[in-house]
Amino acid sequence: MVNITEKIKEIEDEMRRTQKNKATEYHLGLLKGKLARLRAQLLEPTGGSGGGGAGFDVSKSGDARVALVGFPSVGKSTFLSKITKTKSETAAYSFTTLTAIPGVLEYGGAEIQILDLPGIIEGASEGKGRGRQVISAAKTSDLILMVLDATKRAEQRALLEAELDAVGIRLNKDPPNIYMKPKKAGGMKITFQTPPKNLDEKMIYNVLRDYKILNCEVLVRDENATIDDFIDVIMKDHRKYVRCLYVYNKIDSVSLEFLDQLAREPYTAVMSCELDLGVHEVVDRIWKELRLMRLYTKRKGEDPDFSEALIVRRDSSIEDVCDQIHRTLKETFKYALVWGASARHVPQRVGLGHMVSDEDVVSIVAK
Ligand SMILES: Nc1nc2c(ncn2[C@@H]2O[C@H](COP(=O)(O)OP(=O)(O)OP(=O)(O)O)[C@@H](O)[C@H]2O)c(=O)[nH]1
Ligand SMILES: [K+]
Ligand SMILES: [Mg+2]
Repeated sequence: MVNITEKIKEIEDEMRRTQKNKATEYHLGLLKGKLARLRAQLLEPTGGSGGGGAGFDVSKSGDARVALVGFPSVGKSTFLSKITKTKSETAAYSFTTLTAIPGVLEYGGAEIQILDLPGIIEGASEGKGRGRQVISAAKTSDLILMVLDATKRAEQRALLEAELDAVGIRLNKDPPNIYMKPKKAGGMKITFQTPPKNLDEKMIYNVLRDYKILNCEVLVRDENATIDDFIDVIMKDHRKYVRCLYVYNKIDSVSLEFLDQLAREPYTAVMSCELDLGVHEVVDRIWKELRLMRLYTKRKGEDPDFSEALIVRRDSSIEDVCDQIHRTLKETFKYALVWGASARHVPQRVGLGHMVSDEDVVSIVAK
């Protein structure tokens, strides 16, 4: 049997050789579909070399998990050692870190697990180095912190993105707005809500047939959807949509002009661990990108407890807060008192529908 990695390479080569035009786009679409299937196979426990998709043996803890992903020696361990009490070994040579090292970032009563990981290299998605394990760990995180070296060539970012993309990790993206439901019979029913710009019925039909999905209903709701989006929908069990913050470290060694340019990239922050520049700002950004809120609860006649926060998702109501505290709390709920940014006056007496803000103090009054 030809090895999966070789098959992947063959398809990638064929795609590179094929000129993109109207006549070849159906063939290219098919190749993309085959590639997605092979890459998923490679990640299965029995597939390919390099030990399948298993991650490191570190259990999740705290309110959220952030994975530090990057090439060797960009300063991942230096950053972990700076923002948590954990000391992860740092050195000027590559692959200083050989396994996942967890640390805890305390942020206003919230506890965020930060996972320092071994550096990854090109070809990580195909099992080079500890690539596959690092990628598995990244898949389990709520936020990927892509650590980049400001002194290294600009392509590093795109190279890392391509490695993550190859294993189905989609960064700062929402799942495609395409509905697809396999059926037992009835053939393929493909509908477009608005005329598509990059797709047509035949393209979808070809890919579905190649996947042996002969009966199904498809509704494309996004006019900008591509065949890649459609393949992501077919492969949805192998896709992970994760938020990513790009952090350029070592800005002590680049010009101000270049620094300014880096800082303007989307989802990007800059820092120097060595000079302690921008590190606190990066921590604030981590908190923001996690889209969580800290609430402090208060018992009647007592001061609020600021040492321990109740963590809820952004856009939460008092009802969500109740559910977070105890699943039956809602049943005895009378009203809540709120102090903080969401309150029009303090304290404001509110019902279950009231939307809370980060760092609000909440007191639930039961019947
Ligand atoms: N100039 C400069 N050097 C830094 C900075 N942060 C870290 N370093 C240096 O970069 C080197 C690599 O740092 P590490 O923290 O070991 O990097 P890593 O990404 O964990 O590396 P691996 O575990 O090998 O993948 C060390 O020599 C650090 O002292 C910085 O802000 N500026
Ligand atoms: K290193
Ligand atoms: Mg390290």
